[in-house]
Amino acid sequence: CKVGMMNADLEAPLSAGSCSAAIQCRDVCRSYGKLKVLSSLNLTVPQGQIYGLLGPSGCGKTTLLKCIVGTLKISRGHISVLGKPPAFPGHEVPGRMVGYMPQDIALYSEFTISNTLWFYGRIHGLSSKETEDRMNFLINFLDLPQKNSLVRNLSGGQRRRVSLGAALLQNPQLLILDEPTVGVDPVLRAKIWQHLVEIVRGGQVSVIITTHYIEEARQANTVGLMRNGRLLAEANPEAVMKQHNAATLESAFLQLCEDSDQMGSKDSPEGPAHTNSPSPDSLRDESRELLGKNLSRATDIPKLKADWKVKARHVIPKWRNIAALTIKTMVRMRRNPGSLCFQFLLPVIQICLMCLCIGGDPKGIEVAVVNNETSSSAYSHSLLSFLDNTSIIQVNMSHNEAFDRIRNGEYWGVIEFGQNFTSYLTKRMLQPRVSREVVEGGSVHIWLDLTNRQIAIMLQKKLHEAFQFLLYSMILHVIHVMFGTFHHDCLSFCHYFYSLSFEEPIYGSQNTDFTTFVTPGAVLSITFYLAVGLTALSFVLERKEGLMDRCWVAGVSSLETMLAHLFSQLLVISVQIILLLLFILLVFKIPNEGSLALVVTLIVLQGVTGISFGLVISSAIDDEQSANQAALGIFYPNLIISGVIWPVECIPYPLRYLSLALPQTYASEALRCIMYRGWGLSRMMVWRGFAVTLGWNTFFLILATIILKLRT
Ligand SMILES: Nc1ncnc2c1ncn2[C@@H]1O[C@H](COP(=O)(O)OP(=O)(O)OP(=O)(O)O)[C@@H](O)[C@H]1O
Repeated sequence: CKVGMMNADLEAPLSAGSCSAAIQCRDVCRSYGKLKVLSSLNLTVPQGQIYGLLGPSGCGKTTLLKCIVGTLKISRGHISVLGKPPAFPGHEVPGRMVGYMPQDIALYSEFTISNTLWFYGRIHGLSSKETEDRMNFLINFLDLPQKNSLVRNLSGGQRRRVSLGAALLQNPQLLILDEPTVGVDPVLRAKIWQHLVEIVRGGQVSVIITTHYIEEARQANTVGLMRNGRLLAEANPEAVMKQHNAATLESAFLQLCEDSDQMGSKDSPEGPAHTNSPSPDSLRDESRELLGKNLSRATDIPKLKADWKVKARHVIPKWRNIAALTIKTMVRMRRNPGSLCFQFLLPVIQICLMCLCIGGDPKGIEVAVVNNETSSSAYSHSLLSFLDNTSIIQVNMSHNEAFDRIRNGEYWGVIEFGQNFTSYLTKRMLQPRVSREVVEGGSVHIWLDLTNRQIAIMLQKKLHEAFQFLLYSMILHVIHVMFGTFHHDCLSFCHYFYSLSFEEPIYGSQNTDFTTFVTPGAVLSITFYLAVGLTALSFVLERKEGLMDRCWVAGVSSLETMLAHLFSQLLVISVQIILLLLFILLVFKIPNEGSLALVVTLIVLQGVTGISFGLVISSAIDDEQSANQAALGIFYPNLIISGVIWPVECIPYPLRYLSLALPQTYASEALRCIMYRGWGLSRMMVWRGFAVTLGWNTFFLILATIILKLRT
């Protein structure tokens, strides 16, 4: 049958010309889950030729190209590209030897045409002059608009041509073009083909190109007709047409498909994909032999075992690539000044809101006062005058009204004085034994609404303070009466009555409020979460738009991608941290007794933890929604159990172990120790915070690099 003949044709040139094959695929299989996309596919792209890969939509062309450039791993089989498997240590595929134009536009929309070409020029290690010359040639050749035009403002066809330009930039030995002529006008399409024909003429450059316009593939030296994940035919276009007595390549292809379907229904219970080729086992044996021949002749097999030096060079990140990627991120940030300002100001806004709104004493709390004493010199009036009137607003009323209104939620407390409060209180002070009635009558009666603990605690504290002042004033009054004048010994006499004496605190100040406790942890959390937010989506979007694949084919490794992200985001968080510290230290006057360098280092390291955690999310998750959910999902649990807003000592035990293992628990404690106790790295509580932070950084970065590597 014709298909059988085509298969014979297909194999014949392989053995003869395999020594000069640019690409060889043997027995290649690839599935997405249960969907088998490539099944035992064999393909040979001869050196110095244009190979047109044709096939209906969804037959697996893009998948095959991704396997060839190494961005997708094959499940079975062998691929050799320019003599070695893709991603072989020391091989420049992916790298400078291959120019890849993916099916997606895969261009940074914030870039200009010039930025785009400079970016790939840097990655390929082109000199400035080389990049400039190539850019001028490509802009002219591809009929591109001015080089300063932004990619996002270009038409679909113009973007596709810029994408083609990026693939052609470094004059690669192998060009892999996935539908480069879609959306390109016929004149330019003809020009592109003409250029491809020219560049392969010297025999040094090979091209594999997919296209939906089957007829244009007649200009290719070889066409491969693909269907259902395997190659139906691979030959010169004229030979294919002749073999099927077809006037066009399209009708030859249709006929091949029909033949393939007939063969499938007759011979194979598994469908047409298995009928057109030899059995997988025989093919595997044959292909191994073919590949062996090819590899031994083209490259020399012992050399394929890369020595450790080559392997090490392959693994060590290239500064050139890191610099190119860092500059790329900077350019993208600069093109979004609004977003950059937001990123710089957001932490400052957050810390300002926190210092203003959290931890201070409640103000303007209304309490009902029921005072049954009438005399203006009564002690009840003195006590009420000692109450801090910025925090507590007193409203006088009758007993019944006070209770009605506190039950209505209008007041937070009722303070009541009996009719004989002053005389009973004096009796209590002067007589060692008094009746129960005197004790009752000489007490201030207080009823509180305890639904808001902070307000209730504040009221209790202020009432205690006021009562203490009242006692002082009473004692002073008695002394004044006894001695006739105020004496310096009076004060020590007062202290004699008040036996709790709080001396100068060892660390911190008498006025320490909750804001002081919470600020160090809040600074670390803000830095951490903003860094997570900045990075969690970075790879998700780049991967979705095909930008990561393109960079990877250009020779960028996952480690380089990680490091570049880390460096560029570090610049952002450095500005954020400077602004944060300026505000907390200078505006909100949060004390810092320790080394500012240690404070800055710890905050920066926590930012790096946030970046690396964001990179883990970004590497592992494919869509924005899930990445956002992951970033938001950890926010509250982490904040609550890291001891940032409430002491870790309140956390019940099994959970406390988890809390201590989190990145911010020991780090917050360390920052508090540095800032409020003035401790240095020699203290365990300080170095432990640094050690845990560094440990998490390393773990997250390694994890993100591994995930990214496994997924490319
Ligand atoms: N990431 C993926 N996950 C799951 N299935 C996928 C994925 N990418 C591709 N596929 C499936 O694999 C099959 C082959 O897709 P592929 O993109 O290789 O086809 P194609 O021949 O390039 O099509 P077209 O000419 O329309 O671009 C399709 O059925 C597609 O739905």
